[in-house]
Amino acid sequence: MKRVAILGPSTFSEEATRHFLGDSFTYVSYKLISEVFNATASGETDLSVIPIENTLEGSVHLHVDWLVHEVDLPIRAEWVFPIDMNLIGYPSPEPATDAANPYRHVRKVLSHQVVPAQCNQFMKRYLRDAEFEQVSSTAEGVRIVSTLNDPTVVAIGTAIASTNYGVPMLEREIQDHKDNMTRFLLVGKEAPELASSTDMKTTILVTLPEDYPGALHQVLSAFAWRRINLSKIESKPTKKKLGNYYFYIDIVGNMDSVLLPSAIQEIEAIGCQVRILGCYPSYSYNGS
Ligand SMILES: O=C(O)C(=O)Cc1ccccc1
Repeated sequence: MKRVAILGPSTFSEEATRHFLGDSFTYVSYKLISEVFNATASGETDLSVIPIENTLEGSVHLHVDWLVHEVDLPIRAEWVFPIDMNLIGYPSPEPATDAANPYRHVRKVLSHQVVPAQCNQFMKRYLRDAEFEQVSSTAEGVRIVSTLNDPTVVAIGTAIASTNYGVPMLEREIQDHKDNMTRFLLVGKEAPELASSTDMKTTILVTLPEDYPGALHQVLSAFAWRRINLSKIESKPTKKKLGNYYFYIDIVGNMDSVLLPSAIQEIEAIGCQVRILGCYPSYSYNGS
């Protein structure tokens, strides 16, 4: 069985991956996202799962940076999964001092860095005086809370982490929007066997030539006149020189088609550097 590295255990990554890949893979949990990437880069695992983007927060920049700068692992699949955030901790033994806010006593909230933006309204209303402390995963926050037995320290994480670490669920679904979706990427040196999908995507990185006015316009028009749909374009610093950017572009379509390779050739002809991060099936959540 192929081995898949995930941030875990008991994380949103694990929930989302089990839903999409099922039991035909062996899951190996790592505490840090750098370890998740390195596991596959070093050959310890065949594939890695990376949370890459969220409805409310946008791209997880740290993870995009790793994918682009630190490893050479092609994207093999993507899927979108709904994320329900839960408040997890020990209830206060004291009666609440503020009838309108049962969490007034909370001093510290532990979770993954992408979580506060997804629970902004709840946190503003109930946890305004609490300090947020970033930990390596939502499950790590719940684990730490389980070791403290202190009602003033809570975590935001998965229902399964609450069960597995034996820390009570205080409040379910505290995310701002019911449709809080996260996009996950599966990366690895070899393409795994997956269910076929009618939706294919290609992700490329484009670096523009410095002395070519209107280069971005030319890049976009190479796609536009061929009626190739782009689902995302984001500029990111090259990290080599201040003010130098590359573009991270998600394209709807497959490299097998004639149109896409010819668009890429046209972009290269004006002096752009193009790196293909992957051409892969895209799966959307069907609610089951
Ligand atoms: O920490 C986790 O549970 C993760 O898998 C990362 C994450 C955090 C929040 C939303 C989606 C993924």
